[in-house]
Amino acid sequence: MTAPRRFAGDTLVIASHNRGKVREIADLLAAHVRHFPSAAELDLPEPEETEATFVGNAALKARAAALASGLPALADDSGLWVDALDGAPGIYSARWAGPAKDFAAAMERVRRELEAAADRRGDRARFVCALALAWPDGHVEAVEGTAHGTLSFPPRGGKGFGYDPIFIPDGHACTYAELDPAQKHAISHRADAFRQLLARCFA
Ligand SMILES: O=c1nc[nH]c2c1ncn2[C@H]1C[C@H](O)[C@@H](COP(=O)(O)OP(=O)(O)OP(=O)(O)O)O1
Ligand SMILES: [Mg+2]
Repeated sequence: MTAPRRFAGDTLVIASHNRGKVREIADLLAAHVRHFPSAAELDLPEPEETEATFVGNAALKARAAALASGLPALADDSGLWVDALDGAPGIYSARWAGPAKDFAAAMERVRRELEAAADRRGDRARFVCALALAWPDGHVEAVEGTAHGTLSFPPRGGKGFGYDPIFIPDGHACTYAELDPAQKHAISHRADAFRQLLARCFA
């Protein structure tokens, strides 16, 4: 096995068009990288997510941004994995919200499908976050983080983004959307993935 490649520069493109994610990634990177322009700021195209896994899609997005910008790029592919739905919406989490990014509708669809599933698996779910760091020569380092919890309806809380208002992380009584950013960073799937990436590529 070859050693992981280290990130050495001072500029890292955040290869995401999701403002909520870009905000969280910037928080988590701030102590480690000086400049982190986002794909939207650099006007980079948003590639189609054609892979079948979180890691595959993160690598695809990171590589596209690194090639287009000539700079190392970090992509995040993430989503909500519902046990009773065999992992849906999973890699389709953004697509369930449609082009209008209607997460109220997406959360309602989760509630409806969970009710229709009505087996004994209950309301267990997890958030998954794959992070991929790519260089302009095509090299990629990838990790995957997880946070386990339960789903709760109706949605609660106004912080965060996406499916945060229906996810109660294990050990807490409130949803992700009721936590301050620092509290979410202490336990989130994205923070878990960052711990792994930092140990692997920034140590
Ligand atoms: O911490 C989170 N809290 C709530 N919801 C979350 C979270 N993390 C991912 N999610 C959901 C919403 C997001 O839209 C989808 C990821 O889909 P995903 O394709 O990785 O991101 P995206 O299309 O929104 O932006 P982009 O691909 O440009 O990074 O999963
Ligand atoms: Mg996406």
